[in-house]
Amino acid sequence: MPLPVITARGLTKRYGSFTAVDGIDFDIAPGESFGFLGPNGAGKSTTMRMIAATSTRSDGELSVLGLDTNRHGPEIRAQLGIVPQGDLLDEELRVIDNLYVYGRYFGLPRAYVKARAEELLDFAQLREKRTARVDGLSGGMKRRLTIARGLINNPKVMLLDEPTTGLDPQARHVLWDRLFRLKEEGVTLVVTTHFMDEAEQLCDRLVVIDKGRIVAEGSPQGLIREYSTREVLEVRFGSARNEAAAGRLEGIGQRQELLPDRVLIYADNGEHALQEVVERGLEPVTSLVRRSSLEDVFLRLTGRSLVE
Ligand SMILES: Nc1ncnc2c1ncn2[C@@H]1O[C@H](COP(=O)(O)OP(=O)(O)OP(=O)(O)O)[C@@H](O)[C@H]1O
Repeated sequence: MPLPVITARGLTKRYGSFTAVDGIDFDIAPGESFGFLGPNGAGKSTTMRMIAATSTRSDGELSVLGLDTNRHGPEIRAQLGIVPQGDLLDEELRVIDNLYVYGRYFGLPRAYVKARAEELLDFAQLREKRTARVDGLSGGMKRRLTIARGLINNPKVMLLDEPTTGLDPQARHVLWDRLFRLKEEGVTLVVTTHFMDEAEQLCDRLVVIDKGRIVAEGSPQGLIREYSTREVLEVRFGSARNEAAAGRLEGIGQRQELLPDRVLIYADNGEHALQEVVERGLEPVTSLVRRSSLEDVFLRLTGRSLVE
């Protein structure tokens, strides 16, 4: 196994008496696409800020590219690409100038920045918007520009905090496609998200994080195999009848979850489970069989949903 690019042991962040990140361990390998999946407030952004060396840890160890984050902040940041949760672009400047300004901020040579900015315009599919002001761009375009800006120093490791939050489905797919390209080029991606589909799309490996602690680790498919069944049957009986109906489903499938608006039945064969439901004389208003997802893994591990 090649040396990890990021290693954390007992990584902890306290704000006063509140512990936001509670002694987590992880290793991220070069070229890997690694995710932190968890709900709002789980401690994902705090972890990212410590990796980016913009926040000091309270305890434990953290090294990025072989350097201690508490002692080598500037050297680490010079080698990382950082895409924060908000875009933080210069809204009144033109697209191309946002790239120039950021490159100069890094102290990169002018000629290098000029050439790199042109490459990145193409990468971000913003060639036609080259001289447009940022405040007129769509959300998806701004996000792509933020990613392009983060790539100005040609980093080997890219940190992306909630990369597609707030974007519509089409813009998310365009963005994922750009991130796949970076991955193909060998860039290590470190992604936080509370979207299970994003984690399934982007991550080779991820940790599920809740209340500052890692509750599971693995590949998306591996986690689903370990913590869920192949399929899930979702049945709705109407809000007044869900609970009563759920009480009569015992023994169907391996496990059941009662949610406010539906009952989830975990079974390897969802259609068989549905037959059993019907054979018991229960008539769902709607029924749906789907594959298990990371949302099911999270529900199983924490008893809660990823997106509240
Ligand atoms: N500067 C701070 N001072 C005090 N508490 C903080 C500070 N920053 C974060 N927290 C708290 O730490 C916890 C973890 O926050 P964090 O932003 O890391 O979560 P998150 O998983 O990234 O969620 P989100 O997606 O909402 O950012 C939250 O309860 C938050 O209120």
